[in-house]
This record gives sequence, structure tokens and C-alpha cells, in this order.
Amino acid sequence: MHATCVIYNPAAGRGRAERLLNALPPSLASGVELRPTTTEGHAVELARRACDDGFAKVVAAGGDGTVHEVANGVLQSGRRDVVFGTWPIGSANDFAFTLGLDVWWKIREQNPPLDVLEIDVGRVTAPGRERFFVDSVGIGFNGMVTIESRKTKWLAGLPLYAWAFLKAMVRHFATPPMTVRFDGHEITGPTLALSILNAQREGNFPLRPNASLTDGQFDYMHAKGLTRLHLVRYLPAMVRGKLPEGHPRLALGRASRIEVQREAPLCVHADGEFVCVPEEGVKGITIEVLPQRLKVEVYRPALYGGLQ
Ligand SMILES: Nc1ncnc2c1ncn2[C@@H]1O[C@H](COP(=O)(O)OP(=O)(O)OP(=O)(O)O)[C@@H](O)[C@H]1O
Repeated sequence: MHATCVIYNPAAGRGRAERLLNALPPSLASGVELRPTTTEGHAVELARRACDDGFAKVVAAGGDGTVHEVANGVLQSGRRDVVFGTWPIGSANDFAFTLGLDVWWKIREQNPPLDVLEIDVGRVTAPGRERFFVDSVGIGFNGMVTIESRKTKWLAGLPLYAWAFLKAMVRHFATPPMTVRFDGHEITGPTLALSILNAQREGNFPLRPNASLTDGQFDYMHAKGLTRLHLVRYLPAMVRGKLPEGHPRLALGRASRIEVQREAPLCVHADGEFVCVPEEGVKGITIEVLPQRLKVEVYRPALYGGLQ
């Protein structure tokens, strides 16, 4: 049997995935078994099966959606020794950015060496559902941005999410009251969005550029009673990863357990995949860190986007 199982989404990157995998450099292609997904959600099952089959390494080849599903499969398998790899061939590769793997992928022909790091993982629970995540969770406005990004097929990467952000701002801007408990500290008030980052980027925006994957904590951005004007004003800062510290309506902080309650049903994504949409009526959700729970491949020269 091969040592590595590569689970890939043929639909990722607007259909580019198949072409890229057919042109793998020999250093990556040898010792690898490719297993394609056939439908949404399939990668979870394929990853679980790859772990049961005894592969030492399981790679998610696709965008953040594929990363999310493969990571969930590996974590559900209970095997702690499996190394999780990411080949960023999707249209959003936020997790790969933090691991330095988007840089590595560009120079893959040179076969640069990768290291293994044990990173924190997040777990989202709500009544009747449980999900792991590796990159980020977005609640409220960010969930609506994800809905809008799914409707746009003609853009990718940052332009896609900037466009979806503007559409969500016109169609779904709302700041209903929300109660959020960050570890022992509870706040109730108008909330536009809550971003909870294990890695550094959400929807291509480097919202928390100093987030660590190994500190046992999430870095969050709590957008409270902002106006549309605030959003427009802070969009360039979000794109550059330079949100203001100490803003009364935009709190930045760290926590290892976050509980959210809202009267209006929640829209929540985890790594860009929906945990719940408003129609499902979910009003409460808990997000917690599982410290150093997953072994992942990283490219050290560009780890944390090469910034730290
Ligand atoms: N064979 C398939 N056919 C259609 N959809 C699939 C298939 N396999 C996976 N998917 C779904 O495609 C979605 C996007 O996958 P992924 O994130 O890997 O690609 P992407 O090009 O980066 O997309 P996105 O624009 O969402 O970031 C996921 O929700 C995933 O469940």
C-alpha cells in the first residue's frame, strides 16, 4: 500500500484541480494514492476510511471546504499518529496560507522539505450537531458573506470574498442582540459578526495576523454595533490585516471557549462550510479549543504567512 492518501475535490478551484493533479512533479506523485470525492461531504468519509486503511499521511487537495471535511474525517477516526497534509488547489486556501503551504505549492517542482507541527483544533457544538474546524468560524454577518460567496461563480480568492462582503453589506446588514461568553467573561449587546480564528485568515481576510496555531487559544474579532459606514471604512484594514486595537465597537481578543446565544437564528460557517443557516433555527452554539490535537505538514520558511 502507498504511504499517502490524497483526497481531492475535482470541483475545487473552479475545476482546475484535476488538471493540477495530473501534472504533479515526480517527488509528490510517487507513493501516493489519489481518491476523488464525488459529492459534498464525501471527503469526510474518504478520510475516515483512509485512516482505517492505515495510511500514514492523509492529504486534502482542494480549497478550505475540502480541508475542513478531510480534517473532520481524520479527527473522527481517532488516529492521533496520522499526518494531515494540504495541497491548496481551491479558490479559498486560508488554512494553507497560515501553514506556509500556498508558498510551498508554488515551488513544489523544487521539492522543498516540509515539517510536521502539532496544532490546535476547534470544535463547534450546537443542539444535534458537532463539527471540528482547523481555520476559522464565522458567526452572523460572516456567515451571510459565505452564503453570498456561494452564489458567485465568476470570481475566486480575495476578489470573490470582497464582492460577497459588499453584497452581504447591502442585503444582510443587521446587528441583533447577542450574548457571548469568552471564557469567564460575558457580554450582551448588538453584534454584527463574530470571527473565531484558529489560523490567521477567514475568507481571504487576514483578520488576526498574529494568531498562533499552538497557543491553546482562539483569536477573535467581535464586531458589535457597527454601521455600514464603519464597515466600508475598515474594509481596507481587514484586507491588510491591520484592524485597530482598542476600538469600542470592534473587540479583538483571545479565548479558549466561546459560547454564543441569540434570539434571532444564527448563520455560522466553519472553514467556509455551513454549520447552520438561519432557516434551521439554531440559537446557541459553543466553540472550544482542543490543544495540539492534529499533526499537520507545514512549510517553515513561510509558516504564518512568512510574517512571524
Ligand atoms: N465531487 C464534488 N462535486 C461537487 N462538490 C464537491 C465535490 N467534492 C466536494 N465538493 C464540495 O465543494 C465545496 C468547495 O470545495 P473546496 O473548498 O475544496 O473548493 P474551492 O474551489 O476552494 O471552493 P470555495 O470557493 O468554496 O472555497 C465544498 O463544500 C465541498 O463539500
